[in-house]
Parts: sequence; structure tokens; C-alpha cells
Amino acid sequence: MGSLTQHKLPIIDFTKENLKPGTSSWHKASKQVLSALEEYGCFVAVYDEVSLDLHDKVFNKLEELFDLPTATKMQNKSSKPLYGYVGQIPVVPLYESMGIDDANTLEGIQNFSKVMWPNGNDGFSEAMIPFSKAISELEQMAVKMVFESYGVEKYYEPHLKSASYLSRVMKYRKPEMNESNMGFVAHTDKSFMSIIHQKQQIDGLEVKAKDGEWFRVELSPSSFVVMAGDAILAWSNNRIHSPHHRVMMNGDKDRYSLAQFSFMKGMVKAPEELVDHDHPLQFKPFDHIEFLEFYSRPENRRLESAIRTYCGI
Ligand SMILES: O=C(O)CCC(=O)C(=O)O
Ligand SMILES: [Fe+2]
Repeated sequence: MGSLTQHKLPIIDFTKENLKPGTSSWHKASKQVLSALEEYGCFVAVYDEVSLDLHDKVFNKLEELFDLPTATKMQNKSSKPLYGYVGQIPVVPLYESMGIDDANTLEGIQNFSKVMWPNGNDGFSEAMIPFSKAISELEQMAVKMVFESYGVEKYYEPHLKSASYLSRVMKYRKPEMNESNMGFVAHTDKSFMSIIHQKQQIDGLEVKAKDGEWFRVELSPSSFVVMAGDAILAWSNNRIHSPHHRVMMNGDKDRYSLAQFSFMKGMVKAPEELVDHDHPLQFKPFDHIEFLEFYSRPENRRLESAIRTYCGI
């Protein structure tokens, strides 16, 4: 059945020039951010800190990366659960991805790059570092707005200190004839927040609205999806929505995208200001990486809400 509501993600201007903390435009954007995250769990940010030239450099490098032999790509490993190479999985045959831990730091990018290109590839770091830094700043602005809007900005600096960023770079090959166009199955992110970007003109991301309708997200090279993960849902004591989303391929081109996830070192807990008689505590405090470890077990991968099963009250 078709829907009467035509869903479309709110588009919010994050052009830095227009968005200095404390200004009226900051407050206006904060209101839009909060209402988008509570209603859809995500929004599109228009953000000019990534130029078209940088966008092109990043995706040229990602194409070069995915052209490496599978055996090399499989060397992308981590001691953390779900941080390494994912690919060659029968249920998602179009999908392949790698994880870059501490992606907003020179060390993080170089540790990854050294494994992929033992003889060096300076162009990779030169593209990825400014890109990852810019999008971690976008995430930080959105998180700061959320903390301020809920009146708990005093927790923002400690929060920032314990955040780290995992970049997952992705390739979805185009489906062959008679192959399903499903790029990646419906899921919620396990992060605190995610920033998603894609190579221009190749859409594929779909989001499920609260009424159950799936709708497609259209992105320009200067736009980024800012999406709430399960951790901010629990932190906000169930105020912020963590949306189901999936990737469906259409057209005849491979799709490249990148999702940068923030993860907290240590415990995530709802601020006491967000818990009262009308809003009783809904999630026990939890360790973010232990939650990821729980989710990484095969028997927990298809739960409707892993966070509720893990620490819901
Ligand atoms: O490729 C995309 O647009 C989204 C990827 C995604 O949802 C994820 O990596 O969690
Ligand atoms: Fe996701």
C-alpha cells in the first residue's frame, strides 16, 4: 500500500559561517536538529567544510582501496568487535567494507593505510584526514546542540573527551542480472551518532519512518546524513529515535559510501536531568564496546532492538 505521507528528511544548514555557537542561527538549527532526531532519528546536513575537490579525492582513493586484492583487504582487523573487514557474505553479496579506527587522527589513518599499502600511499592520508576531521566536527556540533537543547550541556565536554570515531568505508557493487538489489539489510546503528556520506549521484540509503514507510534519501556532494545510533537513544532516555535503515541499489553503477560512527570509551548513561516521574529510566548504564560485543554474536544480529534486549529496563 502506498502512503499518504510523503516522507522527506529535514535539511538543516550547517554551513559553518552561518553557525557560530550562541547565535540565533545556532539556536534555530538546534531546534530543527532536536525535532528531526526525535521524529526521524536523522536529518540531512548541508555542510561546506568538505569541498567538491576533497569529496572527489576521498572517493577516488576509496575506489583504489576496494580495487586491492581481497586477501589484502581482509588484513583490516581489529581487537574491537565489528571494526574490521566485512565482505563475501552470502546474505549481502553486493556489500564490502573496511573499518578505520580513530579515523579523525593521523595515527588512525596511517595505521590503516600501512596495512593496505605497505609501500605507502600518501594520497590516501592526505584525502582522508581532512575529510574525517571535518565530519567529526559536524558530529560534534550536532551532539553539542542536543546536549544544550536538553539543558545538559555541562556533560558535553566530558562526553567529547571519551568519544572516538570509527570510519567504515563501503562499496556496493551493482547487482548482476536476476540478483537482488538489496545492498545492506535493515538495521539500526550501534553508535552514539553516525555521519553518512556517499559518492555523488549514487543514492541508495533508505530510512524507515515511525509509521513504517520506507523512503529514499537523496544527497548532494555537500550533504551528509546525521543519524542517531542506539547509544544516543539510550542516553536520551528514549527521546531520540534510532531509525532502521537499509541500502537498496538502483541503476547500473557501483556505489561507494562512508559512515563515521562515534563510540564512547566506557559507560553510557542517561543524565539524571532526563529522568523523572514522567520519564522513568528506560535503559541501564552500559559499556559501549561491551554492547558492540553483545551485538556481534550471531544470535543477536537480528534482534528488533539490540539495545533494549541488552540493557532495557
Ligand atoms: O551506505 C550507506 O549509505 C549506509 C551504510 C550504513 O547504514 C552503515 O554502515 O551502518
Ligand atoms: Fe547503518
